[in-house]
Amino acid sequence: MARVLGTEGWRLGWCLFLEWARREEEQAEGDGVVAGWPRRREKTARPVASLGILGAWLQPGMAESTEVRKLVYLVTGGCGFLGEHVVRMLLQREPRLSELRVFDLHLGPWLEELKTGPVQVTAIQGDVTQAHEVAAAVAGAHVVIHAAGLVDVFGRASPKTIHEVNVQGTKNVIEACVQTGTRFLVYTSSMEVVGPNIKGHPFYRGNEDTPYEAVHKHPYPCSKAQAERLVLEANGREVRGGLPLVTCALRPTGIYGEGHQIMRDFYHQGLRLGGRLFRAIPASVEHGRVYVGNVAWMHVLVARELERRAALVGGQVYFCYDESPYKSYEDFNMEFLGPCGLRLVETRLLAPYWLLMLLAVLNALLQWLLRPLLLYAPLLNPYTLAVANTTFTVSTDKAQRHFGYEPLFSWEDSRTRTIRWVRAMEGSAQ
Ligand SMILES: NC(=O)c1ccc[n+]([C@@H]2O[C@H](COP(=O)([O-])OP(=O)(O)OC[C@H]3O[C@@H](n4cnc5c(N)ncnc54)[C@H](O)[C@@H]3O)[C@@H](O)[C@H]2O)c1
Ligand SMILES: CC(C)CCC[C@@H](C)[C@H]1CC[C@H]2[C@@H]3[C@H](O)C=C4C[C@@H](O)CC[C@]4(C)[C@H]3CC[C@]12C
Repeated sequence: MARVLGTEGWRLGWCLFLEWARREEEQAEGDGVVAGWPRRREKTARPVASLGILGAWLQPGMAESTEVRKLVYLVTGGCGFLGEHVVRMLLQREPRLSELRVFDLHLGPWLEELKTGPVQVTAIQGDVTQAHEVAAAVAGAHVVIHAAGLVDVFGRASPKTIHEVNVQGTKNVIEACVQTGTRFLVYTSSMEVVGPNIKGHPFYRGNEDTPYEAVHKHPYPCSKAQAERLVLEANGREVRGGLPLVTCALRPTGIYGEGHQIMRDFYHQGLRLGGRLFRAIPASVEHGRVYVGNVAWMHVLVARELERRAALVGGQVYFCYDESPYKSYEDFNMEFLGPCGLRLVETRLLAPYWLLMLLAVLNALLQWLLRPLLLYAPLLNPYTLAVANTTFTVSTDKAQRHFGYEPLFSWEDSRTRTIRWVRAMEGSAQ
């Protein structure tokens, strides 16, 4: 804080803060809520005051004292690909954290190693479709980062299940915030809320205000669009204690980085094919990608700023972006798979688009026919082909303008980290 305010400013700020915290406590007596931050129920005999605006000035690394660790965060889907990065990023970069609740259907064993640090890490095995489980996890949390979701564009889950997890699960999270007095909710949405649309219209370096005909048929983008709308409409709702809920939605493009399952699949497929992958999508089709560490960082940053900049950030959507280059899906993957020994073979003559579409339709037909017997869910289907084959890239600075987001990892860092992870995978082609 001293770095920000200077010595005199620090004293003045601290006095103002103490007085402000005292008033907030008085005001909140009896309703279980302290100035927007619900009071922690456990451990503390007296109510814990929010660090509020002053707290938001604290810098990473300044929080060795437990004095400043007051906040409880909940990350739903905290054991998923993105969720794990959000969890680790919060522990590294949110100095005000006292407890981090990690809520997921399947808990990862890696959570154990996090339990020895200064922040209490609470693993909660639960299901977002179960309202009572969500409410129990949310109660007493100051901030919820809702990243749990069923990411399925391959037909593995039924449309009903996708809807239950992504839409009903999000409703449960919102209602839990309202009922328990949690004021700050960040939702992990998706670029798919916008597009690519079923007409294959390109979205070329667009931003949050770029007009685009968003038409969805597939259950996954439909569910993400509905859930995002619910989250944004909930902004301003009164939560328990009488204060307004502040929400926002982040829309990552295709996320890549350590732990990315589809990258793993492509890598292993390449190994099976003798170190080769065959180009299916023209190099001219640009597909937006963003490094997982930067997506996690944007979540941490916006969560931190939701209170301070509630009027500006509340109810807003932000694309997740960084310095990753604009390339086709396959050329981009080769940035990592190439240095790990795979090569992309040009097959324009071997696999024209009509043939790919035929294969994709055949795959969909086979999936339908085999469903009573087994689950056949290859990467290629008419939907994934359409997504991969339609230019969709973003170019925006909205997150930078609204809450000071700058990518934490440069493209070189992101690339190096991802390559290191691919190389570490069993059976590296190197
Ligand atoms: N991967 C991407 O490229 C991408 C891009 C844009 C947005 N997103 C969004 O980011 C979020 C995280 O995606 P991801 O790629 O990390 O996926 P993921 O599947 O790795 O993670 C999702 C997590 O949610 C959990 N989960 C699923 N159903 C649940 C339920 N009923 N209750 C509790 N937890 C449940 C899963 O166990 C998993 O750990 C999702 O909301 C997704 O829509 C992902
Ligand atoms: C034509 C084939 C050879 C290649 C198939 C690639 C395909 C599996 C990839 C291409 C684009 C990928 C999607 C894209 O990166 C963005 C998202 C949004 C996110 O919310 C969920 C994941 C998803 C749909 C990616 C899934 C895999 C896709 C379709």
